[in-house]
Amino acid sequence: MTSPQRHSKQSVTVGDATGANERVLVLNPVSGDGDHADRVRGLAAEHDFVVRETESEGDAMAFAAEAATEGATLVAAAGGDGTCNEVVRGLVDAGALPAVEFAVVPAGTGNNFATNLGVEDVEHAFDVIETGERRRVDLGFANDEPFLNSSICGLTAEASTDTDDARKSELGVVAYALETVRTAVSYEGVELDVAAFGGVDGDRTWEGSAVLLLVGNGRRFPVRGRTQADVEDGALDVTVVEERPGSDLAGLARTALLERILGPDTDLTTRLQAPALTVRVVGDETATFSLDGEMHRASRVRFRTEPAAVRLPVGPAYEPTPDTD
Ligand SMILES: Nc1ncnc2c1ncn2[C@@H]1O[C@H](COP(=O)(O)OP(=O)(O)OP(=O)(O)O)[C@@H](O)[C@H]1O
Repeated sequence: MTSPQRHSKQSVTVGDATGANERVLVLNPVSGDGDHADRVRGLAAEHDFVVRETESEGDAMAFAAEAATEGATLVAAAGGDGTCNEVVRGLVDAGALPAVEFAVVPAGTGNNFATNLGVEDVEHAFDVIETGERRRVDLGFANDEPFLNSSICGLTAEASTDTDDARKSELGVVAYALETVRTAVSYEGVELDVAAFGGVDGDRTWEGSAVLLLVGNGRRFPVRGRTQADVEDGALDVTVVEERPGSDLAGLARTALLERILGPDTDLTTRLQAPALTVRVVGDETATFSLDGEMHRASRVRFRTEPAAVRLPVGPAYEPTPDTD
């Protein structure tokens, strides 16, 4: 799997930078619609965070690793899912996850992971940091690259790749939906071999042409009205939506979108739950796999979950056992 380039840049430091810097906040000032930066700086200062601001890809990862190495006990990510992913990646690289707490300040376009943790907005995030319950949640890995929320291969990954940045900040999540419909017209599916190991139903395999493969850690397709998965069960939720041979692609895409929104199982949908799986793209081809929304190309991905790897504060809407509702 090819990773984003890693490089370090000068940061802007705000607040009291003397002493141990126990609380460090990594701020992506341009994520989402970019109007959060001043609010986050102000709240971070009130809550005793040293702020490090990213300038480009890789900064959040480097800042998080540095903060952990220098003795931080709490590292927060203010940005979208991509920024959260980079911060956690930095903590993994520094071997710091067992000791360092991670927190999410939602300031992105989709904020999927924050939503799944019950964190509503920037202000709420700081309340949650001060008073929220602490949980230990699972972390997903794809070829040893971590992901908090999900990895997607197929239709929506291709659509996200194609979603233009300007359009994304103008329209937010609507841009993804529009792009998905547009991509769907020409999308031909991807031939996959999937093998899941150690699940409750034993080892299982699936092979065929997939419109969509979703490997969820924090997130799954809505089943009973919520997208939050059980993030403490040590298992990945896998959904494969099969291409129906010979059928109209635009119709298939609509089916996939509807399933994504409504969550009904059809004969085209296979669900698996397992702590580990391998996904091979048939015929030595590569495909796009998103990791928390960031794109990678790979021909074979080994997925696994590391149970209880991340300690973080959660909001009241977080559900430790969503499957028993
Ligand atoms: N100062 C900066 N200027 C431009 N891009 C930046 C800067 N800092 C970080 N980035 C880029 O921002 C991206 C991460 O954005 P992030 O995913 O957090 O927000 P988003 O895409 O708006 O929201 P979401 O992921 O929730 O849809 C990374 O690709 C990173 O390289």
